[in-house]
Amino acid sequence: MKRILITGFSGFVSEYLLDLLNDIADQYEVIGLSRSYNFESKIRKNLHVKLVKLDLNDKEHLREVLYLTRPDYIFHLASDSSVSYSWQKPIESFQNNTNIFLNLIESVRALNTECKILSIGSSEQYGIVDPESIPLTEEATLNPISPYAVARVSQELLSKVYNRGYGLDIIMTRSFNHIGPGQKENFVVSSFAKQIVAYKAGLIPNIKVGNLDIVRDFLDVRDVVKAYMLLMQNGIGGQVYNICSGNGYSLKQILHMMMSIAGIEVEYSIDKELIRPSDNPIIIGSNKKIKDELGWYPSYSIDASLRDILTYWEQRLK
Ligand SMILES: Nc1nc2c(ncn2[C@@H]2O[C@H](COP(=O)(O)OP(=O)(O)O[C@H]3O[C@H](CO)[C@@H](O)[C@H](O)[C@@H]3O)[C@@H](O)[C@H]2O)c(=O)[nH]1
Repeated sequence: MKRILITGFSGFVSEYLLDLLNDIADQYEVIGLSRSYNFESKIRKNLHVKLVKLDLNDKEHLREVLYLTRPDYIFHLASDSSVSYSWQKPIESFQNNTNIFLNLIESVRALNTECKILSIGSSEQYGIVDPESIPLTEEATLNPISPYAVARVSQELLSKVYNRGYGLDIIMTRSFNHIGPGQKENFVVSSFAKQIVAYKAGLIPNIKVGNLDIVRDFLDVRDVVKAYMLLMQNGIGGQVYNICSGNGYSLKQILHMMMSIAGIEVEYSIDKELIRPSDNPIIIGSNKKIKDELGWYPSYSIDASLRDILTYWEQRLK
């Protein structure tokens, strides 16, 4: 029986990781860490889950929990994941991305705990890219352009330092935009879906959007967690893996696909508040490395994901 510790336990991704673990529950025991007490939805039928309320900024508490639980695997999902928030609160973004990660790996090092750590990074690390380098492989130059992205690059560099310097078994991801039912509405696809459903129900007169020319590589969260599990089981420490679909869509295309699924034409207007000080016009990844090395492949089409997200909001707004 392996012990799995999950940080960011009350978040969106953890929900789906737990579903996946629940299907293979006899092999795992889970320790979930979260700042909040939003734990009710985290109970799974087959899975033995222990919950700990903890702020990863609290080094002493973190070290104590690691000492007591001695996990085999750590899925480090905790993050202040909003790029837009990082422009408003850059210090907090660093604190709750880079610093909490450093607290974690420093505790693992100090306790000499034998464990495998999955360090989640972001496609934002690539920043403004040369169009010729698309689809982006893991070798592409990193040119981060938001405080959040710099915090994630720092996290990755620290992972490499602790891997090389202290032999910590850390696998790194650069995860591209996730989508799926239950994602917070401050992310673009969830925001569009919620508004389309509300518009259709006559609750709002039009929908607000940001820059629709932006192109992103969206991947369903259910495919994301499948990749995370494979990486934990078979990934190589010190290596970085893109987690992406390999397909790019402009936000205008996404909006139109959603309108077509919902069977409605929606009036939309640009909200200046949703435009960022700077933004990467296009990010599309190559998933060749994880496919070739681990046999991962995405199962959800963009259409299937968008349908499920619209259905989720239809049920929520009933
Ligand atoms: N949120 C939002 N974004 C919009 C909108 N219209 C256009 N956008 C653009 O849509 C893109 C995606 O924005 P988000 O969904 O807010 O996500 P993100 O900033 O890319 O960050 C997410 O993905 C990263 C991976 O690329 C993650 O690392 C990060 O934590 C987060 O999950 C951005 O370029 C943003 O400017 C809108 O109405 N709302």
